[in-house]
Amino acid sequence: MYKIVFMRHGESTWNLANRFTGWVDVDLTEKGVAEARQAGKLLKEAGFSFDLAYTSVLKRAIRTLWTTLDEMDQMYVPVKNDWRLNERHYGALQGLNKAETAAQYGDEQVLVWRRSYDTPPNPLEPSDPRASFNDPRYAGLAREQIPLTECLKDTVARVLPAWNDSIAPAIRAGKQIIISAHGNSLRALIKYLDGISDNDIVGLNIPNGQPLVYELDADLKPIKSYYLGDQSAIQAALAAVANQGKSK
Ligand SMILES: O=C(O)[C@@H](CO)OP(=O)(O)O
Repeated sequence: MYKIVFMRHGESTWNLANRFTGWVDVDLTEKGVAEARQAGKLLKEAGFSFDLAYTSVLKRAIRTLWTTLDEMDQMYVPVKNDWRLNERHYGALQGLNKAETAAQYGDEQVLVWRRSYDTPPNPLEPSDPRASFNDPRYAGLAREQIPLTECLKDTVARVLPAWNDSIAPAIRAGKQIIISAHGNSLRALIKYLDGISDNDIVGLNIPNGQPLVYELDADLKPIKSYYLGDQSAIQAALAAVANQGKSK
């Protein structure tokens, strides 16, 4: 049996401001840092010890990982930063307030943009300064690999190669792994691992900064999964994420 830990980053400044974030590189709030520390405490108490860590190239996930590993006194753990674990690109919605967008376009439309499998928000214009073409962290990528918007299906299409080429072989080699990533890049991975349908994925939300343990069989199929920590607080946090896209 293998075990892997997934974690969404702690609260970011744009989670607090309730703005669509995507590939915008915002930092953690103080609460987000505290969530990452608490995650480290829980993981330490549960006896976790890691050989390898994965994260995205966005600082909210990177700092969450550093803070969690620091709390565990495991900052020596090698870290692989992989752009394919980035948050789903939110296109032209990036920067807009979610509740205001729902007031303007309706809760249903915002739910489609946030959670549907295959409807992307409108793309950024290629000439938009928010496009990532000139960002040095993506310098090794072909232009067509750099999104201007994504639906979850697009995110699955880039996250799965990271799982298949890099993460899954490391698990099979016996590495104890933690992945610090984002709400929608983790939804993409969980959809694949748990075989969740395109319709049912709409109802899956991931709370900030809570370690999610997956136990996997020899074929890397999930045996069970569970969040560490206070289960009622986790349920409340899940409902809060779902409600962020409502006008009231
Ligand atoms: O804004 C974002 O990039 C994501 C994650 O914070 O939000 P949502 O939960 O609306 O997909």
